Amino acid sequence: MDQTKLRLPTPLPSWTSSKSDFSILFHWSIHLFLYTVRCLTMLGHFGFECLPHQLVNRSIQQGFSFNILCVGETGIGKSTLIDTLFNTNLKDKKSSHFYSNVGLKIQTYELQESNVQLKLTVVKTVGYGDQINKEASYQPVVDYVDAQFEAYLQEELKIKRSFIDYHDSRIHVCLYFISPTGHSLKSLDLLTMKNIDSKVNIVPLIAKADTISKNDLQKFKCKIMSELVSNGIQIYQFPTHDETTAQMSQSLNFYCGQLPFAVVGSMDEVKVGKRMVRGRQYPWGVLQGKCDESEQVCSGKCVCVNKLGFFCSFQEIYEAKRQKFYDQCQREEEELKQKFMQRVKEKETTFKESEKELQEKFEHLKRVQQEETMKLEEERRQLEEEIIDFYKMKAVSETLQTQVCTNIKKEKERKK
Ligand SMILES: Nc1nc2c(ncn2[C@@H]2O[C@H](COP(=O)(O)OP(=O)(O)OP(=O)(O)O)[C@@H](O)[C@H]2O)c(=O)[nH]1
Repeated sequence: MDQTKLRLPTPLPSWTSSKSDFSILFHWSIHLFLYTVRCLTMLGHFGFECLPHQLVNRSIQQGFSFNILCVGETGIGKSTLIDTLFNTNLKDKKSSHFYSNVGLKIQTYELQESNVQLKLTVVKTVGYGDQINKEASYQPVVDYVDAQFEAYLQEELKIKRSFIDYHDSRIHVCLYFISPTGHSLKSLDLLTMKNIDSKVNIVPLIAKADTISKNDLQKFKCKIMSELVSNGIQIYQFPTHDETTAQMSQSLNFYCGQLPFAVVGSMDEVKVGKRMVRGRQYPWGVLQGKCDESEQVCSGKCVCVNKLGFFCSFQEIYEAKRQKFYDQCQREEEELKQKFMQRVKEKETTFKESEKELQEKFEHLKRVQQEETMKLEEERRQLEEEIIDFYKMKAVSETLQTQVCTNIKKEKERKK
C-alpha cells in the first residue's frame, strides 16, 4: 500500500447533537484512527519538549509582522527614528507643512536580519498640527485604527477565514511624538491621545531630545506625566510580570519611571573611536544617541532601546531568547547528568557494601564449614580407632572362647 498517497475517509460529518450523527462521527473517528495508525511513520524525535523549537521554526518561517503608528507634527523626526530603530534607510520623502487636512501615509516594508523576516508597516501622520483649526486633527487617526479593527472583524466573520494569507493591519503600538518644547503638552496632543488611548498602545516619546538640557528634560517629563494622569490618558503599561522582558531590561520599574522616553534619531553614521555608529555630529562632539541611560518601548512585540538610546533589533531579542532557551536546556541537561552520576555513585556504593557483606558471610560460612569438617574428621578417626579396638578385643575373646571350649572337650574326654 502506498502510504504517501493515503486519503482520509470522506465526508467528515458536520457536528450535530443527534445520536445518529454522533455514531457516524464515532465510526469516522475509528476509521480515521485506523488510517492514522497505518500511516504513522516516525520522522524524528517527538514529545512536548520540541514545542519551543517548533514555535521558533514556525516563527522564522512565517516571519513577524509589526504595525507602528507614528503620530507627530511634521518634521518632528518620525521617519528618522523608525530608520534608527530598524537600522534601515527607508528613504521617505519630507512632507509639506501646507496640507489642509491631516492625512496618513502607510508604507509596508519587508525587512530581514539574518534569517528573521519582518513585515513592518509604518503608518505616519502627514500634516499633523499644521492647520489653524486643529480640532479634528485626531479624526483620521481614529478612523484608521477603527478601520483596521473592522477589517479584521470582517475577516473573522467570514465563513471561510484565511488568516494565513491575511495581513493583519491592526496597530501594535502608537509612538506619540511630543515636541521638545520643555514646557508642556499641547492641547492637540491631549485631544489625540485621549481619543485613541482605548484603541492602541500609546508610547509617548519626547522627540529630538538632544535639543533639551538634562535638567529641563527631567522637569518636562514630570510635567507631561502629570498632565497625562490629570487628563485620564492611558499610556502603554509595561508587562512587569513578563519574566523574559524583565530579565532583558533588568528592571522594568526603572524604565516605567523614565516615561515618556526621550529619543534621538539619526540617519548619519559617525566614527566613534574605531567604530562607525549612528549618531549626530555637533561642533562640540558626537552624540551617539542621547536619551536617558537606557530606555525601552514595548508593545505586543517588543522593541527596546539600548544603553545608547538606540533600539536593539528584533534579531537581538530573538537571539537572546533563543540563547536563554539553549542555556536553560544545557543547565537542565547538566543537572540531569549530575543527578544520574550521583545515583550511579550511590548504587555503586550500595553494591560494593552488599558485595562486602556477602564476601564476609561467605568467609564466615567457609570457616564454620572447615571447622565442622575437621570435627567430623576427628570423630571419624576416633570411631575408626574404636572399631579397631573392638575387632582386637573380639579376636582376643574368640581365641579365649576357643581355648576354653578345647579345654572343656579335653577335660570331658579325660573323664571318660
Ligand atoms: N536634533 C535632532 N534632529 C533630528 C532628530 N531626528 C530627526 N531630526 C531631523 O529632523 C528633520 C526631520 O526629520 P524626519 O525624520 O524627516 O521627520 P518626520 O517627522 O518624519 O517628517 P515628515 O515625514 O516630513 O513629517 C531631519 O532634518 C532630521 O535630521 C533628532 O533626534 N534630533
